[in-house]
Amino acid sequence: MQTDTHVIQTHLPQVTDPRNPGMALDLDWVRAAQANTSAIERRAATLPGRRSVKKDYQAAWLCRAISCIDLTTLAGDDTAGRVQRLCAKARQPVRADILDALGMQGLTVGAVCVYHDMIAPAVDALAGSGIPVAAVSTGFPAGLSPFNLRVAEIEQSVQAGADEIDIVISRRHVLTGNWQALYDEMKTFRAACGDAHVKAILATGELGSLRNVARASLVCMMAGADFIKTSTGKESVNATLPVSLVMIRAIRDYYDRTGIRVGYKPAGGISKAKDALVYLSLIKEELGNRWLHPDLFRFGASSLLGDIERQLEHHVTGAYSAAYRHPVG
Ligand SMILES: O=C[C@H](O)COP(=O)(O)O
Repeated sequence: MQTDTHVIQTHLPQVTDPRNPGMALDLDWVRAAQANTSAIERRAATLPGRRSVKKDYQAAWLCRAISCIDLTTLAGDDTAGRVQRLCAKARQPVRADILDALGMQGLTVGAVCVYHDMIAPAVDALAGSGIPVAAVSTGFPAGLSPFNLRVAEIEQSVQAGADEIDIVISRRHVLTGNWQALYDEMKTFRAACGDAHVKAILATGELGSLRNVARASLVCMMAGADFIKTSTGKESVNATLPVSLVMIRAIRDYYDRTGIRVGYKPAGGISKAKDALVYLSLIKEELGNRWLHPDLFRFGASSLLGDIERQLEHHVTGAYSAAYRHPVG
């Protein structure tokens, strides 16, 4: 009897991914998830020196990075004017003469990311461009407002025209190992998004361990997240390479188990072109070229574009070569 009770209390029930409700998943997978911290850190340390992104084709890779940026403003003093300027930059992220020289006319960023109140000016300013508007909802960045208000915020953001919703998870569900609660929360957020894409922000800098990052990644994917995203940009530690490795491998494992491709969005503190290239290398090596497109990869960044533009200008005014046009897959 004692044993039965123990089994009932420790067994986590079966759940389903809303994208394939006929396929049973099991929250016990989450318990089994591991992350070997020292191996992950050793591997992450080798990444900046690797050469998967060939130097000769760097301009092409930098253009690919631009197409994957969620160009972001998330500040308390945001105004419609600031958002309009950001959207103009989203439409034409790099000076026209540089794009002409690179043969990259028509290049845009992946999306513009704003707070709920800035959705309307963003939708207006991006009309006809095909660039999606992403909104941070659910009491961003802490995610500690009442649950019904967080759900209502998603619904209002979708109604206001957001194409993508970046939700923040309740960190306490991860820190207390309450995977069922995290699954239920994420599934409710997923449903509230309707046709809008949903990115689950894990706030990895507040999850305590890489193992928790792996587990939270899995639960959010099981509950239907289209993307998993590292950070709000407001934690004291935001996107890092070790965390990225863990999340990317969780995405790969989930794809291997279910056939469902989930996207990845590192966010917060990525501001240098060379760092963007390291992230693209990591994706290429761990997930393959299919993930190097804006439907499966985004940078959440407010200042990365400026540095990439400077690097591209340097390429064009320096030793420009037709090799820069090489396709990146
Ligand atoms: O999701 C995006 C982040 O809030 C942007 O962070 P950042 O300002 O450090 O680039």
